[in-house]
Amino acid sequence: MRMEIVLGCIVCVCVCVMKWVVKNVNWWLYEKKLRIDIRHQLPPGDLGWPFFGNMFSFLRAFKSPNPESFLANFVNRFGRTGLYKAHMFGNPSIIVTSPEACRKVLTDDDAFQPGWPASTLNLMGRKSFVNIFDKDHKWQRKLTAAPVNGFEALTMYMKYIEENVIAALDRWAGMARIEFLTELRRLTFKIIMHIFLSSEGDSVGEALEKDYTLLNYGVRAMAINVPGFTYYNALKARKDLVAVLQRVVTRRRAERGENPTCPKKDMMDNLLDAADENGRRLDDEEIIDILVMYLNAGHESSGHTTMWAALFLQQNPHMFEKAKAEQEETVRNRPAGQKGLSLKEIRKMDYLNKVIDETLRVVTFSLVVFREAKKDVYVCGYTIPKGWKALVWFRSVHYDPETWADPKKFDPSRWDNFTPKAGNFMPFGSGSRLCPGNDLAKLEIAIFLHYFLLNYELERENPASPVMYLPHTRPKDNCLGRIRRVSPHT
Ligand code: HEM
Repeated sequence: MRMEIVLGCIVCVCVCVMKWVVKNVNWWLYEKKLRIDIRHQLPPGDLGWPFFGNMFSFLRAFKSPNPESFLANFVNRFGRTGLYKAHMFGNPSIIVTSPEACRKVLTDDDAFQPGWPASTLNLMGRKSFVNIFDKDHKWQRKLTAAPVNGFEALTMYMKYIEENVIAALDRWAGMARIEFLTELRRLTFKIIMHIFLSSEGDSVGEALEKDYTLLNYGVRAMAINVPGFTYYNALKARKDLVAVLQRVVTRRRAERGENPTCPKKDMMDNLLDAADENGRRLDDEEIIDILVMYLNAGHESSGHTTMWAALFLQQNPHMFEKAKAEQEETVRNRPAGQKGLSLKEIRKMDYLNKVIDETLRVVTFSLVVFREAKKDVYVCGYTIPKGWKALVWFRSVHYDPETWADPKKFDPSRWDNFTPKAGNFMPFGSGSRLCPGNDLAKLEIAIFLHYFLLNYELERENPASPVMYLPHTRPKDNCLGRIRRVSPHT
């Protein structure tokens, strides 16, 4: 009997020692290497388990109904310090949660550069914006951002967006049931395809659209490149996308080679002809990676956000009625002879713009973005060591109870006479990487809501369908239901 007790004690001590050793592997690997003064200035936190780091607790929280529990765990253990050390997506990281620290990281290009995990680079492309810096980034951004934003560009795309929204709603109303989110993603994909590859036929669009769904699921998955895993399927989808886009680039180069003066039809032609101040041109890989990234960024985000805006309104009848009344008034005040919406009208829609901002806040489509410290940087009382990742956690900024009372509640009226301080509302990021599609996205959402509110209603099949948070916030059933026409076209 005494022997058994002694053995039991030895096993217990061994297990405790083993656990202690395993829990400290990441400390030995990453923290011990740092200069002692830097080590003492690290924020509080926990580097988690070897190899997996804190990914199990991240995935557990984001696969539960309460994703906030992931950061709440840090706050409960270490206090509301705004920065926490962790080991995420394969790297030693500092999770940055306070608005002030997030803004500092995003706007200090001398100290930080993009630091996306290798899995994201593999999916988006090593020559896409997620992995280019400084002069190259500035040049390629200038080339691509102006044609998707600004008054002139938006006016040019407005008609196309409007026609397609009207046609899509009309078609859905004739269908017994639809996955509202899936259809909206198709619609926003058609729009971004029009901007980048308008002269390609629908078949190219359809081939690409299916692969994008798979690609996107891989973005926040564990990077396990084994058949059957999400990341493996996403990599395969990228290969297919690249093959389709390579065929397009090769054909267009040949066409433009034969006839160099033929007019540019879309962004692809702009990219093929572009040269920087030294005459450098983009190679095939650069053009393909720009397209892979833009076509992805340019439809998933607006598709999801549009669905949530419509859904939040549908779930709150008094808000729906208020938003609808504003749209009816817009139509009533329209000058005789004007057909369809104008940008001026959209800018005047006070309530609708609050609905859109509130949706962007509550949904926070980009929950986190990744940077890497180029040197040891002092941020809000702590040091982020050179080479470590800084994870700018937008979700915590948009759910900070000090700025947003009852933060989980969808409440457009919180925007009445309220302008958040810089850094407290950043759905499109900040600094040199600010989303170039921000105005286009808001325009798409506003045009959709205008026609939806005036003429339609959404009837969900499973109103209690659980919400998934990865890769992006969505109802598990993709918002299955019916679009019902309630009045003729206006
Ligand atoms: C509701 C819609 C959208 C949301 C919430 C959103 C959000 C964001 C955020 C937060 C970033 C910053 C990433 C970072 O700091 O690393 C970003 C970057 C980017 N977005 Fe968007 N976006 C939206 C729509 C669009 C659209 C419609 C386009 C295409 C026209 C687009 C293209 C891009 C690109 C290319 C970047 C990378 C910019 C760079 O690295 O310089 N986005 N977006």
